[in-house]
Amino acid sequence: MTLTFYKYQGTGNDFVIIDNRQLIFDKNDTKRIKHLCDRRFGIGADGLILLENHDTLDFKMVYFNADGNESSMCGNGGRCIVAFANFLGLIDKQTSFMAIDGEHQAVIENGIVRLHMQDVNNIEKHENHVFLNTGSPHHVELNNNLQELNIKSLGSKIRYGSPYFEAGSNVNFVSKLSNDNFSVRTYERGVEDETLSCGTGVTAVALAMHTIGETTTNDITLQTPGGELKVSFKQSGKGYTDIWLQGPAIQVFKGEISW
Ligand SMILES: N[C@@H](CCC[C@H](N)C(=O)O)C(=O)O
Repeated sequence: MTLTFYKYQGTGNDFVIIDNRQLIFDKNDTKRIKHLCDRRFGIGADGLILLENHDTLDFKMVYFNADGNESSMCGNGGRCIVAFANFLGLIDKQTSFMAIDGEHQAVIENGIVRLHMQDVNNIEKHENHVFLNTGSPHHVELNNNLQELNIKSLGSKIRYGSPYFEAGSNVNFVSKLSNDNFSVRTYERGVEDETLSCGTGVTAVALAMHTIGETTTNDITLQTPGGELKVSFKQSGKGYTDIWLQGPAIQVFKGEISW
């Protein structure tokens, strides 16, 4: 059997994307998903995404981490699947689609995708970090020595440590460049390593920096090792609404897998 796949990247966060509207792909085959994401024995990616039909919206996104397990929301993956839906001719410039955390709106123009994220109401401020869920759980901590950090080692200690343990959290290290510009490196749960960028991660960083007073603006630029993303939002009481994540989403190649 052969299966056509597409490879996409959004600021270096890369994904295998499969058109599963005919339900040809076995979602329970964790071993196969892990194998396809393997950078030496498979195609190589931070995650795998299925595009499926939805009853009332344009399509449904099903996201798996590179470890083969279905996971919570992926912001960069969400932007990439919008570019894929546009490539397939399923959508024009605007779309509404379903993901694991609910309905998302998005706009695509000249390869740039703006993705509407869910409202965030619960932000935990701790002594040295902030914890919040932007569709996926994120631990955010400031560090002025970003370039020197061993993200895999430090991130893994936090991800598996108290209070996260096995369920885990993604971990973001942040350095302030100016009031509206921050540099971010992220350790991703389910990849269990640093990725070049994380969409829900930079969203969490923008909201966390606003919450702790490190920025006064609601339109923030985030520098990741894979490129630049923008996050805008409105403050509403102790939470945030009208949250948008913006950046490039690019098709890298198309291929066929046989098994
Ligand atoms: N790369 C993602 C986040 C994907 C989910 C994450 N690894 C988790 O399991 O929480 C993004 O761009 O948001």
